[in-house]
Amino acid sequence: MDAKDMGDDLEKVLISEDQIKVRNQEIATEIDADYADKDLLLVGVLKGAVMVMADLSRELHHPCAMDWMAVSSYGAGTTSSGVVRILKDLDMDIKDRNVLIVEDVVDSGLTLSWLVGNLNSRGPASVEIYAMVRKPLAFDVDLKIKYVGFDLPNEFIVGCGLDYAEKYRNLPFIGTLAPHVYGN
Ligand SMILES: O=P(O)(O)OC[C@H]1O[C@H](OP(=O)(O)OP(=O)(O)O)[C@H](O)[C@@H]1O
Ligand code: HPA
Ligand SMILES: [Mg+2]
Repeated sequence: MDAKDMGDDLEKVLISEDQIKVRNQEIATEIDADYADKDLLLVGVLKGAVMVMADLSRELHHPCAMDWMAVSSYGAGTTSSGVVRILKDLDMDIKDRNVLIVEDVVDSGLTLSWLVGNLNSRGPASVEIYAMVRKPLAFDVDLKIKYVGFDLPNEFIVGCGLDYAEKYRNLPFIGTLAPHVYGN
């Protein structure tokens, strides 16, 4: 899927496919250096992180293992409540492993705050975060994000794993949707 398949549903492209590729290469270089003498386990948060995991991991030269978690934030409305339920747990034991959580977006930061606490309770050697996109609210929570792809303003985005009503994850860029898509 690409911009030409979107008719007038696309409002604007914020980050192009090329920009995403270059940024992933830059961050992969940092990760390769930081984990040069360590084992590395990438933990992707389903479903948003699927594309980011595929893109980032293929830019790494360091061998790494991958595992997946699915979590659900629930509460009133569309914002994360910070109360998180595990829908699918990791297959692997992360005790003494160096874990790098891979996420598409940190918005309120509540999902990741909970996840970092949960993974830290399992006795890993380290837990760090790569987020493709960070939004401004993430600064309001006590969350250290070691690798950030892009800082974007507080508007709803789709593409590269990010969905609206489960659609648009397969756009190769990050963009915004026209108001009519939301029924406005
Ligand atoms: O920082 P927060 O406000 O907690 O929001 C970020 C989380 O919300 C989205 O996932 P979602 O639960 O919508 O599921 P998905 O990955 O399957 O789209 C996104 O992929 C992050 O995991
Ligand atoms: O901007 C967003 N887009 C898609 N999913 C999201 N989950 C939190 N923020 C977003
Ligand atoms: Mg997600």
